[in-house]
Amino acid sequence: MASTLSMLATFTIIRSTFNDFIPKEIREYLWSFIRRFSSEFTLVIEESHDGSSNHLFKAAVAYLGSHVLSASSAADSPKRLTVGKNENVRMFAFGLDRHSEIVDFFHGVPMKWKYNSDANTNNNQLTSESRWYELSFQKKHAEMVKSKYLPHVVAMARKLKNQNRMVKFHSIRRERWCSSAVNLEHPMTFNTLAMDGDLKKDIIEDLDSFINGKEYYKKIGKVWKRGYLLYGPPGTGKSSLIAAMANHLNFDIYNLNLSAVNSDSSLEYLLLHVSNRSILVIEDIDCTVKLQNRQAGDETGSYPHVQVTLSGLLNAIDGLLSCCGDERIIVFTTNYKDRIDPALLRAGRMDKHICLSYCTVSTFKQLVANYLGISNHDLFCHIEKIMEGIKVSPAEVAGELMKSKDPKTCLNGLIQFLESKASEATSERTKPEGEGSSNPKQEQGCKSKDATKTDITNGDSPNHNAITFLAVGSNPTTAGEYTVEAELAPILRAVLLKHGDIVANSSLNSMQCRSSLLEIACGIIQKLQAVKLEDVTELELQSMLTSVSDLESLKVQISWLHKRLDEIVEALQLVKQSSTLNEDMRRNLQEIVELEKELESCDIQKPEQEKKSLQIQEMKAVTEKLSETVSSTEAKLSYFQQRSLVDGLL
Ligand SMILES: Nc1ncnc2c1ncn2[C@@H]1O[C@H](COP(=O)(O)OP(=O)(O)OP(=O)(O)O)[C@@H](O)[C@H]1O
Repeated sequence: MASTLSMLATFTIIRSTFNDFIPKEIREYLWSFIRRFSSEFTLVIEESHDGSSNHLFKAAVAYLGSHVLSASSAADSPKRLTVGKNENVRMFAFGLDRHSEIVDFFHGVPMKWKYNSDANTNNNQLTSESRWYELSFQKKHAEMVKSKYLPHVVAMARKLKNQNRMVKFHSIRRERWCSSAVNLEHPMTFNTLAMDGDLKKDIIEDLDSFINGKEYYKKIGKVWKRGYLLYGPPGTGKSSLIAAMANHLNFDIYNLNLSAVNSDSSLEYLLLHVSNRSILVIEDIDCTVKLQNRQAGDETGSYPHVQVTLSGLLNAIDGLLSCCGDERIIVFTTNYKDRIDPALLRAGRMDKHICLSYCTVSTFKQLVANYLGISNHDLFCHIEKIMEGIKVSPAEVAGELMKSKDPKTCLNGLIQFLESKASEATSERTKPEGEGSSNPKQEQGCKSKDATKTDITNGDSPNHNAITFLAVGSNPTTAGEYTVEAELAPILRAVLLKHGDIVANSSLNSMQCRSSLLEIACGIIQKLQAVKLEDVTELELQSMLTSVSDLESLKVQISWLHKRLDEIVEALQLVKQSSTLNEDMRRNLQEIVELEKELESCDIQKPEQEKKSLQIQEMKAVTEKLSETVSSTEAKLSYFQQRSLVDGLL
């Protein structure tokens, strides 16, 4: 490679001397003469091609721009570069200056690029400028250039362009995307987002596998899109997570405020005008009445202006409309997951449900490291102790940590804040029933409903909103109090006794979060207890399976519940199968009767008679087989039809 470079350097010096002394016309004649005997081949890449702008020229600009600086130490490197920056990109853009050259090595093969431009004039007035690149290489590499090098230039240019572009934030005005999107200069990244380690890693891996999954999605025939539901109390980082996602992927954000959209057709228009490589965000999805949980009967009519319907949104998410784009992410956020219609939550629409909850010890430490730059302090122990007993959002902690640059002052301020929250919580608890929380929204964790903590241990009193349990896990370090709603208390007790402390190894550390996980599990069991096999819908089952998978991803030991849900799914399929089998059997029997009648009639010939009897025999054999399958299917089904769906689980 070094000898090739020095040859090229010598060549460049000779050529510039040659250029200085020989007139242009003679030079051109000599070059064309020399070229006839040369093994070099040149491709000309002009700025416009076939009357429109040349995609390859643009790719060359970006590709070479990223190479010129790094190649500038080479002997033959150009001595003049252009540089610039516009507001839509993050970094300076370098480029070759007019008539300069650069050599790029591709698999060891030198590819020589030269940039040219010519002014077009009319009556001595500059009218336009023609610009083009010349790409020269040995003739023998022509096929490789065509099939590998040029596609490589285009792919790299696309990658560089995506990395370098500013993330934009699009919002709605008069039911259309604003024509002037603003640059999203949100500093939140996955490094600064405080979140339990495993969950953060899991989200990043999920995003990366989505982004690298083009071929996979194509192979399985699925639209290249992914849905995330972010749920949890206010100030727990839902918007921050969206910003971190956008910065990680370099995707634009389209903030779809549904209350500013008056019809399904406007929604359709908006979705058709969302660009690829973008995140479509629908915040507070539960606040749109028509999208609320139909099963929970939430349609209170308190949002009369909202015109977007559930079916309009479902169609937008996974109907044909969703095929008009690629590499799209849809994010819903809510403070109240249980208010959302299950139809919106099923896998395929919302592929991943992410619970963002109150501060745990781990998130608190990350926030302190980010805000104060320390990883330990004498006051940590005290703070962690108070935090165990109260619900405090990362936003609240962050607010306290911003009050001073001195760690001790800040942490003392935080202690005061936490203590006042703890005493507020105590007085809330001792308030007479009915007065409730002053701010019910703040009381919500990743739970289905509000829960107020009580001091009862292992008790079960219907007069209290929630019950506290001692964990009965075998691992003594996990012993502590779990708090769940009173109506779930008997279920939780039964679960803990039968399966042990199923959250003992959970990746969430605080008792609050673990209680929330237990509450989700118990909520599912409660629903299963209340329904019969024939009443349970596939949608409900899918929503339960998604929640159970979420729990498993947080290392809750709940495979027994997952197995039961799988069995119920199978049983539901059997129900369908059994009705189809019965129908097939009925049709067969009817056909046999008709065939037998035809056989008895005297006006058919002998060969026809033989054919019909053979047919009847075959049909009888098939019907017999069908009848055996029906009996075994019904036997399997009767297990669930005669028992509760959670039989044997508790
Ligand atoms: N997990 C977190 N890591 C780091 N900072 C956080 C986190 N959660 C919240 N914050 C801080 O709190 C502020 C508010 O958080 P954010 O808006 O992301 O919460 P949210 O869950 O979207 O709230 P809401 O439900 O009210 O919209 C953020 O700007 C950020 O500074």
